[in-house]
Amino acid sequence: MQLLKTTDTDFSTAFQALVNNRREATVDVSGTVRGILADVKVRGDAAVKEYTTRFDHFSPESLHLSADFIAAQAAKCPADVKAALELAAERIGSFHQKQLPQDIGYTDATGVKLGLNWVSLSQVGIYVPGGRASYPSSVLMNALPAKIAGVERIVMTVPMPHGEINPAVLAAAQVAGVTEIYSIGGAQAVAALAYGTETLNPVDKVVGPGNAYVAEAKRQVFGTVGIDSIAGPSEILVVADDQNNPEWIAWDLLSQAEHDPSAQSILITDSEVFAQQVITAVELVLPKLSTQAVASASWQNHGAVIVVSDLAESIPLLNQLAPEHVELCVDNPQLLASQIKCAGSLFLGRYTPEAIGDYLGGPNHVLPTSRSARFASGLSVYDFLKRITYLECNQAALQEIGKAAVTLAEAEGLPAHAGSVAVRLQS
Ligand SMILES: NC(=O)C1=CN([C@@H]2O[C@H](COP(=O)(O)OP(=O)(O)OC[C@H]3O[C@@H](n4cnc5c(N)ncnc54)[C@H](O)[C@@H]3O)[C@@H](O)[C@H]2O)C=CC1
Ligand SMILES: N[C@@H](Cc1c[nH]c[nH+]1)C(=O)O
Ligand SMILES: [Zn+2]
Repeated sequence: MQLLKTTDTDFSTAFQALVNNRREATVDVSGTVRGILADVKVRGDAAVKEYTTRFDHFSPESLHLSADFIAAQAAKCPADVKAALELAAERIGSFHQKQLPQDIGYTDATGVKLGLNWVSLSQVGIYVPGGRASYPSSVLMNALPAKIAGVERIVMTVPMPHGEINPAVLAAAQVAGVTEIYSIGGAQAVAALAYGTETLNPVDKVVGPGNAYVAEAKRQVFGTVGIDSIAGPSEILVVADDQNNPEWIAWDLLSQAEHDPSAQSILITDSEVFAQQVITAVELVLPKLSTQAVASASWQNHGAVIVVSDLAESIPLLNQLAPEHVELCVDNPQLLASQIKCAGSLFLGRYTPEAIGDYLGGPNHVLPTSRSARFASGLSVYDFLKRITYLECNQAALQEIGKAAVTLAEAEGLPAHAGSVAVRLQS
């Protein structure tokens, strides 16, 4: 963990190093991932099975989960977990339902009909992480927007370390209506979805969160398939004044640190005393966690506490870091929120711990990391839709606008373009 103060003379250099830290979290594994992708592309299932044995310590006969297996495992999900999944699905579903956009269509003054239609993707792959923890919540976050958009084929991949799966993951698949599931993780899962194998027909887009291997694999298959965003190791940035309980903030920072040793937790505060109180609280909370080893590694290597003179100073720093999650633990969070341009999702006020958004707030928890929130957004219904535009001219409308098209085609030196319009103007 680094303690930085904006009043320090070397602050700019130290802050820049913190910004660069995120890029390294994904770039490091690019060579390994390139090798796995190439191997799966050529050798299909045989390669996928070998990587599954190597990384997940599991050697299944078939990577496809049968309907009987899914039903038997899902039935083991405790009733209270199933009820919580159903509440989560309802809340996530209604937030995403509201995102469905309207088509555009009109006739302009020249008589040209023009418009834009939204159409759903036909087949998508959803990656559900499962290396260290298991993520039934990610099943809902991935699948519900796809369902709402109208995607016909949803293919889910999830690693099963040592051949085991949390029943809640398959119960969540049932709640979301996902039936085509493969026990594959990491870069080999992304490769199987993008290139296809003997048992898995390829999809058109791969979405979902995962560790650095998954995030890098998605980046490398982009172009062969679409992807949502780089949704890699989790990040949280908390902006807090000294009116907060330091222990609450410590739990918030550790809630993301416990995901991955590459996760990042940052506190920005205007009080040096409060900063020290939170650092102490983190050390007190850490031993209480079953995830202590991971959370501790993340906090030690990627954690930071930044002391500013005024919380307004946090905005340019935050926009440069472009973190996945931002908590604004202040009295008037809207004031700061209105100035934030680069973040995956915002959690406003002292009573909105980020973990509420992880499970059932409603907005999606699949969010851009590694500073990709500068140009990307969290998963939504829009990720499962495309736009197709159209034009329809009648003879009179073409007469009205066609001559200018001929002029522009000639200006570009493209005579066939000009001719295709001109022949219709003469008729
Ligand atoms: N940005 C977002 O929206 C979200 C991100 N996450 C992130 O998802 C991640 C989950 O990570 P995990 O628990 O690890 O599960 P995971 O499913 O992402 O990764 C497990 C897979 O990683 C691969 N792997 C592990 N070590 C490897 C190695 N040395 N070489 C090649 N491949 C290797 C294996 O194939 C294994 O199946 C965390 O980083 C978490 O922060 C989770 C939810 C949301
Ligand atoms: N916090 C995770 C999502 C999550 C799922 N379960 C717990 N947390 C993220 O990076 O978005
Ligand atoms: Zn989380």
